[in-house]
Amino acid sequence: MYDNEQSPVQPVVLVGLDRGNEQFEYQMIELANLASANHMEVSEVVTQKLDRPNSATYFGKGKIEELAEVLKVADVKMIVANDELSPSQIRNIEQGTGATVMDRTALILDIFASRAKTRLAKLQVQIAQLQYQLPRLRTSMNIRLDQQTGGGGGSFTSRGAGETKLETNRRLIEHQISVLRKELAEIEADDETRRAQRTKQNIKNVALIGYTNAGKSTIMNGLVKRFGENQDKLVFQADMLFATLETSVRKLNLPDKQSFLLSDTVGFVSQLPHNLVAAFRATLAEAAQADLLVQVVDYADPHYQEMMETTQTTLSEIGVGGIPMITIYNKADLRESTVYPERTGDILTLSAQDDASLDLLIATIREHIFADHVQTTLLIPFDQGQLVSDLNENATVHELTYTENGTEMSVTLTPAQAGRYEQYRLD
Ligand SMILES: Nc1nc2c(ncn2[C@@H]2O[C@H](COP(=O)(O)OP(=O)(O)OP(=O)(O)O)[C@@H](O)[C@H]2O)c(=O)[nH]1
Ligand SMILES: [Mg+2]
Repeated sequence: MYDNEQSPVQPVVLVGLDRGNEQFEYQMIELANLASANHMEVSEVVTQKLDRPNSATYFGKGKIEELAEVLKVADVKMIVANDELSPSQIRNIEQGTGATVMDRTALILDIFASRAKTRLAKLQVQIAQLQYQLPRLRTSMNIRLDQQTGGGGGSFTSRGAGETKLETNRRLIEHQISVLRKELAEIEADDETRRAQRTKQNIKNVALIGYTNAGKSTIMNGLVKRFGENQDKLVFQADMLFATLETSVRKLNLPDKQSFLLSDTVGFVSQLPHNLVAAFRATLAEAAQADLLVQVVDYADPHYQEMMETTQTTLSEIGVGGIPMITIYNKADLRESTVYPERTGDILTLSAQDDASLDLLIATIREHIFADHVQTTLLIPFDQGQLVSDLNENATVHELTYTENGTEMSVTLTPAQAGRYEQYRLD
């Protein structure tokens, strides 16, 4: 995992509680990946088997002393914890070790913040960050709110008589959250209008979903280059966690004039922070509007099964259910002796970088979303010439013959077209 931005690498010690959960080992690997995505280098990993976290110190007391020793020997000043910690747990570990503590939630928020490019993504991350800060404010903190986000600075400086600095800070943050939420609501309303327009067009929506870095954006770009209405409108793809933080929708026109909308969106990771899920609800919920989900899996990653479980959990957390799904075992080119492209029912093994693979994907998508299309033969009288040109432009015409009685056309129609042309059907 690498990142193009050149910034100093921070050495860290990872800590995690093993509560006998099957996914623990994978979560610690995931945590290490998240840390390296955030310019951190893992010096040591310290874990403890405990049924539940110590409410005051997360680890047991003896383990904190051991951790302090590990930090000292490795000369590391920062700890990254695998769980979301309470404010007092953070404070107590910091006091017990002399190092700074960042929990899993703060780490993910930091990565999202560094990746956010659009106004929408930036707003969503800022709201989640401020909400995370709110219960963690300390008396000693000097709050510096980002002037760009509005709400801070001059517009909010009043301080009630007797109000402590902590209360002032809390009010400042609450005020800023409400200002940001208002702006977010406006952008979301615009997006909702656009989505409603798309639905009205009666065109099918297909959404790429899955674990971060699985290859969703690469598949999107592969299909846009071949079938995109605008073939230059590519999305950002990169070997990094959370390369994509917004939803992009592209219209794909297939050679036989069928078309559909494809959307690419933010990837998943296990234990996505609640604040983040709430703030990104609109972006994540794009999948909820889809007619078909395409789950992209990094088949070259030894932990791909855990990643699929994470995807399932995240989908139910964001309320996406009951939508038909195709599963893609992607990056098959990186696996030894794996045959691709290959299809077994709704499971495809393929490589996003291979044309034959994209053909197989399109054929599979097509079967799903055009299943309600009607194959029929029409006889269009000669005095209805405009219907022939309408069909030539908007439907899939397989064969066209001129007969004594009119133009005979073998076609595939959408349900709406089938309704309109009912009276001309020969079968
Ligand atoms: N070899 C190989 N590399 C691939 C394939 N698909 C994607 N990649 C690479 O995997 C990395 C991640 O791809 P993206 O398309 O950005 O992944 P994503 O799922 O959109 O990731 P996020 O936006 O972070 O959630 C990039 O470096 C791609 O070039 C594949 O089939 N084969
Ligand atoms: Mg992406």
